Amino acid sequence: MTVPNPARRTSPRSDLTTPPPDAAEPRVDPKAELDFSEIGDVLGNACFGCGPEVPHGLRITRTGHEGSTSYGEFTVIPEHQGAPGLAHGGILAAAMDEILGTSAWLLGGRYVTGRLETDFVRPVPVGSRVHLTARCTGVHGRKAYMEGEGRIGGPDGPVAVRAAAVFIEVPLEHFTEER
Ligand SMILES: CCCCCCCC(=O)SCCNC(=O)CCNC(=O)[C@H](O)C(C)(C)COP(=O)(O)OP(=O)(O)OC[C@H]1O[C@@H](n2cnc3c(N)ncnc32)[C@H](O)[C@@H]1OP(=O)(O)O
Repeated sequence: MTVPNPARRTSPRSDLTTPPPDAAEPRVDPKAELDFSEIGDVLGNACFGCGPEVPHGLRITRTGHEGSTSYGEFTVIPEHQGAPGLAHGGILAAAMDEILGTSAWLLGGRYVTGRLETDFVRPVPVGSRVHLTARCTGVHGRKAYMEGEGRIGGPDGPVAVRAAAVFIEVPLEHFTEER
């Protein structure tokens, strides 16, 4: 199996996902924190990322958080394949979107992904348990800057994917208006 070259420069962060110097420190909203273990119920459990019964979904479980840093896990199943025996990159990006969105949730607003950047560091075999971590690195107006990684096999396992993102705070109408 391919192993990453340690000398290779990988950074998922562009200028667009780097908080500006005057960004505020993230502050966790106690009300969002109270809902943390029930986010799926609050959102209706139909989510491809975390719905517990969505066919072939990621079924990510949120295992905890410390401040705006959140943790989750999922298992790569055969339906998540791209190349034979390996997770599709889009699946890994979706998993990162979900855990980054979980950290954005903890800030208390309604956030959607505006930009998502990913580095695919090593292939992820089907059957792997992927451990996800995400955190907020700053808030500027409606923008929350996020970053995180996915590791194979355990919280200290090898990094398989890294991501950085900007989430944008939106009004409730974003979800309710007819299109
Ligand atoms: C717990 C739940 C977990 C769920 C995890 C899953 C999360 C998701 O996948 S959400 C679904 C995917 N995302 C979407 O569907 C969003 C679709 N896009 C949109 O609706 C709009 O483009 C939206 C809301 C992001 C921005 O539009 P709008 O509200 O008009 O904001 P706009 O005025 O353009 O931008 C606001 C600020 O954000 C910045 N911004 C907007 N888009 C981007 C972007 N792609 N990259 C960087 N910055 C951006 C703008 O530059 C602007 O910055 P500033 O305030 O400094 O001028």
